Amino acid sequence: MQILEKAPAKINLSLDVLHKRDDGYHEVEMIMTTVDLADRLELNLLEKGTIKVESENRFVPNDERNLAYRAAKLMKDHYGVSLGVRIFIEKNIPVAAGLAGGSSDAAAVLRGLNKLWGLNRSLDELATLGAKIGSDVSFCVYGGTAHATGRGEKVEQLPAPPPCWVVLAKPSIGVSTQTVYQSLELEKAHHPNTKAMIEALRKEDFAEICTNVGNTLEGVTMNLHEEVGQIKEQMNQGGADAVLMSGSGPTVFGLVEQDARAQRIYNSLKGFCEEVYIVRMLGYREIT
Ligand SMILES: C[C@@](CO)(OP(=O)(O)O)[C@H](O)COP(=O)(O)OP(=O)(O)OC[C@H]1O[C@@H](n2ccc(N)nc2=O)[C@H](O)[C@@H]1O
Ligand SMILES: Nc1ncnc2c1ncn2[C@@H]1O[C@H](COP(=O)(O)OP(=O)(O)O)[C@@H](O)[C@H]1O
Repeated sequence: MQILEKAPAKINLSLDVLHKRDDGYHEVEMIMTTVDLADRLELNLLEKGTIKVESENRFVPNDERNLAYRAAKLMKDHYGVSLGVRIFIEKNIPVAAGLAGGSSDAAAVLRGLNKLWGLNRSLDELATLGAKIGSDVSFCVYGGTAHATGRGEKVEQLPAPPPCWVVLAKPSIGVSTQTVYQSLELEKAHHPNTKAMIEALRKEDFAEICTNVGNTLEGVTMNLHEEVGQIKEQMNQGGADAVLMSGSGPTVFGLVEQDARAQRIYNSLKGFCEEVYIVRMLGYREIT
């Protein structure tokens, strides 16, 4: 028996860091939405209890360090399952990019094994379980557009943003989320207006969404890697309606309403950056 799951990337339309918690994590408030750039996972049933993970991407570990492996192990232990699984990941989302590729793979494994192993658990239960793997996994279980709080694991659905192009550009550096959070100096940081972003989404007001994009972590990563600022500048010069770094970076996204302009920005970045994509927002939950 085989199950296929799609694991879309996310962008953070806004990301506010409120304070550092006693457990070492930061309390955050984020507006996240999925985009049409996705890994594809193939899950094959193994009668013996083994878990195997394969991917052809040299930056992705093929062992128990893979977040997809960790998701399968967690499901197996938590529900006492004796069956196993062989997971193949077709990796299309850039790695360590601020696009939650690993978290989305883990979430796809939770959803896929729920079917493959006949567990019949609710998405809410899978999302709660997923938080044990990483802060972004709960959001990735549902996809769509959401307001995420706590360390990111408390997820409330929001209306989808109005359709537009999303140009993604990742400079050829990987960024460690932990290093970025550790380097943040909260007293000097910029804080986006999350309330205004939620209001803009409710009103389906594209211009207001663009005005209110913001990310507390952007300044930190930009100080560590000047390429982030350079890409931002290029997207702004190309006339993107909004430009922001996603998550802890280093991927920068541009929201663009006009087709021709989006294509022009994409073409201009192609010469400058190895990994550039032009995608649509998914916005609504594909998973129910
Ligand atoms: C920054 C964000 C924004 O969406 O995404 P990415 O850039 O990773 O895509 C997330 O907060 C990342 O979530 P995720 O990648 O799941 O992080 P985790 O594995 O839970 O944590 C990695 C490390 O980041 C720090 N961390 C993470 C989340 C949080 N709210 N506070 C933190 O301080 C901790 O040091 C932790 O050890
Ligand atoms: N399935 C996976 N896909 C991508 N990266 C993974 C995966 N499993 C483990 N990793 C590790 O997790 C780290 C962060 O990956 P990723 O989720 O792509 O980035 P981000 O947290 O910035 O969105 C990478 O350094 C990678 O080695």
